[in-house]
Amino acid sequence: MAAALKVTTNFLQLKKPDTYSFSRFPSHKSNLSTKTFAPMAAAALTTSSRVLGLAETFTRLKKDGKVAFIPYITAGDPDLSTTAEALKVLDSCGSDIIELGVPYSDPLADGPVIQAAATRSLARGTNLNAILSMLNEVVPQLSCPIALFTYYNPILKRGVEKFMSTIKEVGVHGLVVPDVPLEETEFLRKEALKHKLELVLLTTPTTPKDRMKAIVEASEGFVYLVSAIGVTGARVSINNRVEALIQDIKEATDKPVAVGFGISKPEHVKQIAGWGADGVIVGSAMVKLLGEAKSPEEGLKELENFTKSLISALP
Ligand SMILES: O=P(O)(O)OC[C@@H](O)[C@@H](O)c1c[nH]c2ccccc12
Repeated sequence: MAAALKVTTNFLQLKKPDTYSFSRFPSHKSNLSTKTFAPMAAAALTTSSRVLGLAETFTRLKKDGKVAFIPYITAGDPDLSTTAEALKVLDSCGSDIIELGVPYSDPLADGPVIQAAATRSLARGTNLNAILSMLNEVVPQLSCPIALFTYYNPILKRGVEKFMSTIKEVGVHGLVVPDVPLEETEFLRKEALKHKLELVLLTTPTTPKDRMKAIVEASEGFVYLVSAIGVTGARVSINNRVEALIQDIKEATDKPVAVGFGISKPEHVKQIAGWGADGVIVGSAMVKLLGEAKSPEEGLKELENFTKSLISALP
């Protein structure tokens, strides 16, 4: 996690040009290269049926004394059709926000489970256009917002402005970029705000307090508290220090705090909710079920059962 900690606190220097493959996704036979997506028919929705954004979701949950359940899955693993189904399963199980990862060739802050998922997905030819095409179809069927999760290079490759406008067009609400360099955070944040996207920033157990305050000040939607030193991956237990870290952040801001890294059991969910977190984020444990199942159908079934077991542990 040393590298990832740098990613979150000191931000690594940008990597070499991305080797991200843009081959067409087989089951989306559309001309994706310069495709612009028909803006969502959101205008036709009344405010009451409009999908809330990230911050709005937390406000609604807080009113009801609830904690947000936020799963992460890697797009295109085992394939994009299964990702589309998984988004619907996670939504119907009661997820409050879904983090959807764009697979990347150099996922610095990820542990073996998510790295393997990204490798499988890229090997199938998943690319950003195919993911966006899938989202363009699926987002209107969801009742919870999507936060797109990507490393910085895929954004640079497309151009920040184009990237932001395109993901907004398909109905994405939030963005998480764990390796955006410190000196470029402000620029990325401005572009996100311009497109009414909520750029979520991350703080870690080793982020100096003054730096944490700057991060929570700039973060939109919610503050992502990385609970553990090291890369993503299910842990046996959650560091007790997280309780104090949550309190430190809550002294610095009224913004909601969601905790991620290592969460993989109902007791973890209960513990973190009990420490005052506004949300819990679960990634690797979800990705493992989906990507390593004998069949997509089996993976989706296990994902549903696992998600229900975690959500039932929330207050
Ligand atoms: O996988 P875990 O340990 O449950 O942690 C959530 C994590 O997967 C998700 O939020 C995420 C995926 N890749 C990341 C890279 C950095 C920070 C966070 C992430």
